[in-house]
Amino acid sequence: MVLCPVIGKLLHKRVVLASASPRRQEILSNAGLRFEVVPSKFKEKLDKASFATPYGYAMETAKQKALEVASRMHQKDLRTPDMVIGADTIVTVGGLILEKPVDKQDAYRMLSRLSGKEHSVFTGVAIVHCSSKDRQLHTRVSEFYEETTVKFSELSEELLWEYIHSGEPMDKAGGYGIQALGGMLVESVHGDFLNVVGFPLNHFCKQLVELYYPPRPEDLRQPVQHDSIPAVDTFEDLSDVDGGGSEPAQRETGSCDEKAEAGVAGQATAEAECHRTRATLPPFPTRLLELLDGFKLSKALLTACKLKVFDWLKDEAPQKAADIASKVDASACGMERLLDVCAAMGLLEKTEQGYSNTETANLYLASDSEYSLHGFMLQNNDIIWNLFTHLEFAIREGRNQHHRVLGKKVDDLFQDAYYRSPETQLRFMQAMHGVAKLTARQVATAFDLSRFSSACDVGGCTGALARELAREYPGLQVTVFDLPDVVELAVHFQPAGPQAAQIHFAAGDFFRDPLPSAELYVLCRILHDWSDDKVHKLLSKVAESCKPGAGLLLVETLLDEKKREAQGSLIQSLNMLVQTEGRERSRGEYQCLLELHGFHQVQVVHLEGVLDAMLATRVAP
Ligand SMILES: Cc1cn([C@H]2C[C@H](O)[C@@H](COP(=O)(O)OP(=O)(O)OP(=O)(O)O)O2)c(=O)[nH]c1=O
Repeated sequence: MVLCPVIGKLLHKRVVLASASPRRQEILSNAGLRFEVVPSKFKEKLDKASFATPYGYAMETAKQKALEVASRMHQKDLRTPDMVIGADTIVTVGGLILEKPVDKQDAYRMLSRLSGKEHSVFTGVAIVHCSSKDRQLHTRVSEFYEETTVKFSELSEELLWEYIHSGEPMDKAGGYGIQALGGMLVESVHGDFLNVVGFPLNHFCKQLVELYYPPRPEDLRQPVQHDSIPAVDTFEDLSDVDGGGSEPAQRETGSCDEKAEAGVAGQATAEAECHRTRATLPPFPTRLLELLDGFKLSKALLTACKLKVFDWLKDEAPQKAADIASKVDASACGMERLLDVCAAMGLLEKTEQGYSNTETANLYLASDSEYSLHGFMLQNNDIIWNLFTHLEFAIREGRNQHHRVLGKKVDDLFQDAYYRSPETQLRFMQAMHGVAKLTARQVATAFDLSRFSSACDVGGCTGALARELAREYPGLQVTVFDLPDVVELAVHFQPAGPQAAQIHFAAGDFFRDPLPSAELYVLCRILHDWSDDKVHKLLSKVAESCKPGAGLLLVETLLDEKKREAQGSLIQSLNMLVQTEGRERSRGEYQCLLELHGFHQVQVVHLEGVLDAMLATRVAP
């Protein structure tokens, strides 16, 4: 539902949000605006001293962000966007402008400055209307700013550092996020809350009203109140007089209603007709078309990984498409299109000199990076992609599709499918290792596990989580329990280091063999692979191995109880259908399962990304 009809006017327009901020995207899509997201590459380095006011700086930065995107899209695309929205949020305290902290020390300096004081948050917004004539880009900019004052409580050193270590401050102006943990630091707020979060929605709507429904001449003769968004019926009145166009009114040249008043009766009738036609058109299905294109974007990313494009570009000077093409034995014309899509997705930078990796690509897509997801990408490209092509069968049959991909019966999911050859097994383990490394630290620190002296990571694969547990708890001995073939290869993933002495590998099948004894059992993304029967079997084995007081750390992605909201978890559950014998479950479902097997006092912590950690304690039977 679009509450603000002026937003409805933009439904047929190509609107672009020139921002990487997930908060801005959420605020605007919650308001019913349909838009594409193209993060701006404008470097936020304007000379602050040259601005008379902090909001002047924020508005200019917002404008430059939007103009950069407008001109990039105009050069690249055949279709120039109609409107580009840019925004910039800054915090000011004692005459200083605070932007995003560059590191933890910087965050510390910012937050200590804000402690116990009132400060201002300014968001500058630029709405750039674009048109193209004779291949030239024409822009008209409308800008505004909003100020909100926020008062912080006195912050103790301990609280400050705990907050900084949460990681939340790093991508936020002033080093805090009022909408999340940072809300705990705030004593009072005066003004628009969403302005602090990054986008002053209310002022934005008022601005659109001014642009699209300028006051009529007769209104100008009376005092006009523009400090409130007109109620819906007022909008309807207004839309009757603006000729129904979805272009913003051009004050310089006179708006449509002025022309109508000038007695151009025929034109008025034509415009009214045009208005009726437009009004009956359904909204342009931008989001739907984006969803449709989703698989093409995924495949472009996976193909670039498969061809090791990001390896060839890592730490190198920019290279031309033809150079990369010759290195990977590909056509220059095909490679150029692939690289352009990668650049549009924000994975590569494209300049006159050629293509180079973005930070994201260096960090996660190059195969030799510490936190590389290259193995996970290949697993998706070579295995999961093929399984998903049989999604229709998976839905009809209610089971995974390995038999269709492999052309034979699959009795044992791991032995017959994932580990059917040393090559597929290694790829699977590399995939799991990449994902586990990214999440292991959060899992290891989700709860205080210092009361346990031994842990068993059941199905712990390469030992990535065991390593983080050992690092976090130097007194903990961790056994990684997995299939013999896995244990054999796992040594290749274990770097030397002080934790090595705390980690042991034990080979066995967790459905058939006894589990190593431990005070804490860990099941990280294991239960979601299995049917309810097998989950019961495994949980009862774990319960039998536990003494009263022993712990069970369960890590899965939780569905919301009504299975409506957690899109990431819902898609994971579909993924489990296509790939495994299991499914994702809700917190309530896990709680029932755990209690049934004698585990109580269930605590849950949501981790960054889609995972959730649950810690439960075994009580005496
Ligand atoms: C103060 C505060 C800021 N913020 C965020 C809003 C902005 O995203 C960010 C300020 O940085 P910006 O430079 O305004 O925006 P950005 O870098 O996130 O995105 P882009 O430049 O691509 O548009 O801080 C919060 O999320 N919560 C808060 O409480």
